[in-house]
Amino acid sequence: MTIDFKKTALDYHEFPTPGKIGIELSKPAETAAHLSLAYSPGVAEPVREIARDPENAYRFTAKGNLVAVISNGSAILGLGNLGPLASKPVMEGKALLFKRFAGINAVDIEVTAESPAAFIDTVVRIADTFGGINLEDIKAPDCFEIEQLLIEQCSIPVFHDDQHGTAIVTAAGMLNALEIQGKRLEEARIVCLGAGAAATACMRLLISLGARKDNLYMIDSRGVIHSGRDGLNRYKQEFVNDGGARTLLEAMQGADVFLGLSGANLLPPEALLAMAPRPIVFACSNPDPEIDPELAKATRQDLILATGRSDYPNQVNNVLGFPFIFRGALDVRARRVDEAMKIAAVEALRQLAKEPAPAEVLKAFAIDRLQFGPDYILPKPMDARLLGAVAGAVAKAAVESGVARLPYPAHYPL
Ligand SMILES: NC(=O)C1=CN([C@@H]2O[C@H](COP(=O)(O)OP(=O)(O)OC[C@H]3O[C@@H](n4cnc5c(N)ncnc54)[C@H](OP(=O)(O)O)[C@@H]3O)[C@@H](O)[C@H]2O)C=CC1
Ligand SMILES: CC(=O)C(=O)O
Ligand SMILES: [Mg+2]
Repeated sequence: MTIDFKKTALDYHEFPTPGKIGIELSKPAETAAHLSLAYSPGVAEPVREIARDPENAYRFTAKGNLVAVISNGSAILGLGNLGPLASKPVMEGKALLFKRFAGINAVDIEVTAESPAAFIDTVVRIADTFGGINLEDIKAPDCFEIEQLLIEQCSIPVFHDDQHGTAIVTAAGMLNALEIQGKRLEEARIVCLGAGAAATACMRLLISLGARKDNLYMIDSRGVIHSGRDGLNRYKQEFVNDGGARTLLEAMQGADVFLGLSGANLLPPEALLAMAPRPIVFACSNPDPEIDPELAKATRQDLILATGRSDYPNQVNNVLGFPFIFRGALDVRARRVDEAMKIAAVEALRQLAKEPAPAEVLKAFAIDRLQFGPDYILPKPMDARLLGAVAGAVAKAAVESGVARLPYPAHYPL
């Protein structure tokens, strides 16, 4: 990162007002009459209505369009376990994206908790305030139990974005990239560097879409996950591969796909050279990918390359998922985000990439054309069609699978 960019990024966060989000009033509050409605005595009326029937909270408060972005800061992007407070810029950033792309009010909550149980207890106690909970940057394996127990104990959708948001966007991009490279998921040899929250969910979703488990090599900080290893937790045991490879370089021999969800600069060019013809490389670690994009492109000209960043083609990042998935889930008041909703989001993202990008996207990137191909496998986040396509598909799937508590919205497609 250049000194200039560092200063620009810090200035963006500091000026003119520290931070990236604020609160706006949605009702007039200018006169004594307004105050007597907004506060005492008028506020007593909705209080009584909600006490009588908690569903009325959706009618008389901001709950239905309010998401909590909650983290303990244990896996902030690829920067590591830097604690709750240091995660605040990322969580504010997620709140910004919720509002910018899907009109959802979101607040960040950074929890200092000594254990997963304490974290869960904290979240359960505040959950009813919100229409949904987006868990963020919580390290594996804690994240799996935390999410599962929160889903069971909360009556609103709880969604660990690094798992499912990432998996949905990765699957959509991967299926499109495979199509462009003339390969099939069912036959692809896939190497996943990283075996944490994002990697586990991505591999699970790719398997459910047709990837073969014996074609899949999962690698953590100790190498390929195989049955001879000690101390594998039950989540890693799911991905044991005894095909013989023990190192990244061995696993990459003839690989069709590399998916990086680990850390910066962990993929050497020689591993890229070992891959099959027309490989797919998703180096998704943030902020710095597993391989420098310029180096990857210089090493192999026949590859499709994606990163998690906005400043290169093919951004594979959960920003393409969570705003629109929550929009659809909130609008049908879904109890949870189920598998059918996730698959619907994958398909919607895939299809949108195959349609020509609209003028405002071309303008935002200062380019003439964006067409389905090696440098355009997924829509761009500022593509306004995402809201209609993804939220609509998610809402429809929720209604069809029975997790929706409201019918498909009359005002859809957005
Ligand atoms: N583009 C996107 O949309 C997203 C990208 N990500 C990126 O994925 C990465 C992981 O995030 P997340 O899953 O939430 O974090 P976790 O902490 O849950 O997982 C991190 C994983 O990376 C592995 N790892 C760390 N160092 C190495 C190494 N030297 N070699 C191999 N594996 C290594 C860890 O291994 P071990 O298990 O041995 O500790 C662990 O399995 C981050 O860089 C993050 O930015 C995450 C979500 C979305
Ligand atoms: C994008 C994201 O959520 C991450 O890198 O953690
Ligand atoms: Mg994250």
